[in-house]
Amino acid sequence: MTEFDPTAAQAARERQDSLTKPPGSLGRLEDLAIFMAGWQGQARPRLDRAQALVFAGNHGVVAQGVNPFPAEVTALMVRNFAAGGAAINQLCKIAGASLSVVPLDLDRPTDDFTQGAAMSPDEVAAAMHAGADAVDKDADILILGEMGIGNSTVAAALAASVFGGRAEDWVGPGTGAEGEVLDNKRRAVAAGLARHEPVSARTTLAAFGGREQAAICGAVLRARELGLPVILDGFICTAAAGVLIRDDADALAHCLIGHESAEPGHRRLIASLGMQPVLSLDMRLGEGTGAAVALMVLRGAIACHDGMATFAEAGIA
Ligand SMILES: Cc1cc2ncn([C@H]3O[C@H](COP(=O)(O)O)[C@@H](O)[C@H]3O)c2cc1C
Ligand SMILES: O=C(O)c1cccnc1
Repeated sequence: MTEFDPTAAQAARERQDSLTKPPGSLGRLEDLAIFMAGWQGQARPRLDRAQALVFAGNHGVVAQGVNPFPAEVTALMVRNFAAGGAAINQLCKIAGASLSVVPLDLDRPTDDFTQGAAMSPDEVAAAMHAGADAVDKDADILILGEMGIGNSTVAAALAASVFGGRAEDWVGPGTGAEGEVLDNKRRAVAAGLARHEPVSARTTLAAFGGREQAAICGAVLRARELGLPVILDGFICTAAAGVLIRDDADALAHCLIGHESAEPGHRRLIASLGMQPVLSLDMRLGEGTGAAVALMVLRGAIACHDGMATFAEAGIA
């Protein structure tokens, strides 16, 4: 496991304080540059190679009537990603990230977690491996997103299981659930929580699913081994990665939360993790879109950190 390098971070802090601006005036852009320096182990961090990974999976819990859109949309959106027609395609293009989409057994949904375990231990391991193997070891930053109709229900169950609270604390509209569909969603999460009492990251993923959540965990763990900083997307992506907290309270130290989603559970989740999102734009899409917009902010932070003159260079006493 590669750890944060405090010497590189300190050197980056000193550089920030020497640049031609009042100390601290770039606010969290300064913190972002120092975060990157610490995780990359260099005072002048690079953002030459940005990788975006979108993992896709299908979910048996859709049988409980928890989502307004049909499950077929998962595969159709995977086609749309391949054709360049989704929001994440446009944002990756202008943020300078290469996008890979990893569909995970879309024609074999996980089992309905209200009736039993969503996945076997082998299925969890396979999906975690797929996530880890997709990570580009030469990347400077990794952006994570997901696609899976019904997975805002899965995310609510994962978050409730790991961080406590009732189903209704974590269930929200997702793609637009209201009325009966929203009631079904709350009932499904409550039933899942009553049925399963997992104690580790892997057993939590087995209990509730899904494959794209396990792949996100695998990618986050691989990134940590590589010392590669990660930008998580919204509620669903954060809930997936948050499962790792069950095994290690420090598991997300190399991760940023790209944005605070409009999905109401995300605020609670971010607070539970003691983290701060880069942005808050009322987005609620998933796919990695909030993380991709945050990458542009990160590029701004690194551009200033790298390109600004110091007071000495500018001849300002
Ligand atoms: C066309 C379309 C594109 C999407 N892109 C991301 N999601 C998002 O919505 C899904 C979760 O919401 P729920 O639990 O309500 O199904 C996930 O696939 C998430 O990535 C989409 C959803 C739709 C319909
Ligand atoms: O924040 C998210 O990840 C999210 C919210 C609603 C629907 N899909 C994704």
